[in-house]
Amino acid sequence: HPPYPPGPRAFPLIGNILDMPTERFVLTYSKLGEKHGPITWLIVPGRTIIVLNTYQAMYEILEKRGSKYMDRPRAAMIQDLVGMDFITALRQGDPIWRLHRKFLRPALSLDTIKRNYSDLFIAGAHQFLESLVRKPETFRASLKRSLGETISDLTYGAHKDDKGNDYVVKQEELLVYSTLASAGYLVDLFPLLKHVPNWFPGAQFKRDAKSWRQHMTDLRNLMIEGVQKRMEANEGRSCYVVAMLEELQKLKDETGADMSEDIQAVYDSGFSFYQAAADTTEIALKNFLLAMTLFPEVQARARQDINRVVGSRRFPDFGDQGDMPYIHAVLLESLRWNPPAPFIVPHASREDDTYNGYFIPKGTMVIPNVWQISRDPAVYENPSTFNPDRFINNPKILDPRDFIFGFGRRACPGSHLAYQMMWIFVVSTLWGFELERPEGEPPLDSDIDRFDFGFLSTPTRSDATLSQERMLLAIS
Ligand code: HEM
Repeated sequence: HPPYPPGPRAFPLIGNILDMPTERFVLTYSKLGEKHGPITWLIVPGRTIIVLNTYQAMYEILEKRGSKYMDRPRAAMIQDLVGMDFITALRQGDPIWRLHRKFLRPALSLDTIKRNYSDLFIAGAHQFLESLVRKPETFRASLKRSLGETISDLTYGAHKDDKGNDYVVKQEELLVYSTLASAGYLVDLFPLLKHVPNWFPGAQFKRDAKSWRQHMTDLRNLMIEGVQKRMEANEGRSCYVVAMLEELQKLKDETGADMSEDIQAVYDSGFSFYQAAADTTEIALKNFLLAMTLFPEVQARARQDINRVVGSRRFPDFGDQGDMPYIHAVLLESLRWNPPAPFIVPHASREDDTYNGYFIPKGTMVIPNVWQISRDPAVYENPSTFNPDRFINNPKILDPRDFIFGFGRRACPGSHLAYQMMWIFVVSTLWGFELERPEGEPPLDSDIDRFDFGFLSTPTRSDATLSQERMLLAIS
């Protein structure tokens, strides 16, 4: 077969393990790109990997040849041991995953979202404003709570049940576990380790996986029970899961077909929403908040746009959307400035392929470093500067939504939902508040000081740790 793509030298047995980052992932991927070009080849035990560093390579491989690259790499810890392989984002590209996508396409289309969920988004944004008035110092926890309730309401028609179970807190706990489980375990490299007994010394990963799996199973059951109860009592607002179940019931009544697989797919795709939507949207909004404090002139101009259209005697609403081009540019720039998922969710190839004369074998993990696109000066001038005007002055510039939401068959089905939800939170926040940095904060002049470059890259913070924030949420 043709040669493999260029890459760093691999050592016997361990391959390129030492070249793989354990933190600030995309900074290492970008360095590999500088040295080896748009496509870099790496081998670790049991796995071949390519890292992509240009939009063109990502588009040509993942978009144009989408059907060859629609699988996900296998990860023993999160998929097999914790059992999260039923979630849309982690499923292989199998017929059930296709069923998920078939349900998600119409349910998350721009039309459906505007028609069914605009009021919900506005209520979520107002809840955020109110908590900013009451407790501005816990704005991060308030943002998490308002977005979490909105996503939960949209999915299940409720964010708690009649026994006082708080869906947001429980989903947030699961997010912590899924983040831990995808952090990279030895068992991911050597899947045979999953057969080690739980009591074996050093098998803490198996005991953790067992307890995280239990939490997830309990939560799945809780969500299903809650929906069934609310449907029986005819309560709760209209939402994804109930709307889909009602449609399936209608189909069943008409045709008498067995719908059990479809029903399970509705529950499982619905369960994926919180996991896929909460942290990503929250980070995108935190990028916006940080940018407003670092670039006050942008903030002032955005507020002018809002004052011109909305004034101070009513709240902004979606009817104002077309009249505020600068706000649209601020949103695009917030998404570009720090893509929330800086190397999206890796894909895997399902057959052998050749690209630009290089051989990519079946089963190769594909890591698209979209952060690198956001920092490519040939695409975006002065890329670290937050400059919404770049989208106004140059209509041909690459829209960040074309890469931050991924590529091909796996591209994020929630991109419209994310944009609409962000839009109302951004406009409402600027309508109600002036955002300033507390005195004495470090200047945050460079990217490296601003963002943490994790799996999801979040603005860094000086005042408290993430776990404290989650605790805050739990008690708020
Ligand atoms: C700013 C917010 C968001 C960002 C940056 C984002 C980004 C992404 C990315 C990069 C992927 C992987 C794409 C790929 O593999 O090529 C993805 C997948 C996914 N996203 Fe989003 N997302 C966001 C919000 C949402 C929302 C609001 C939903 C609503 C339900 C959602 C649902 C999903 C689902 C279900 C998948 C899995 C798709 C699959 O594997 O087939 N996302 N998202």
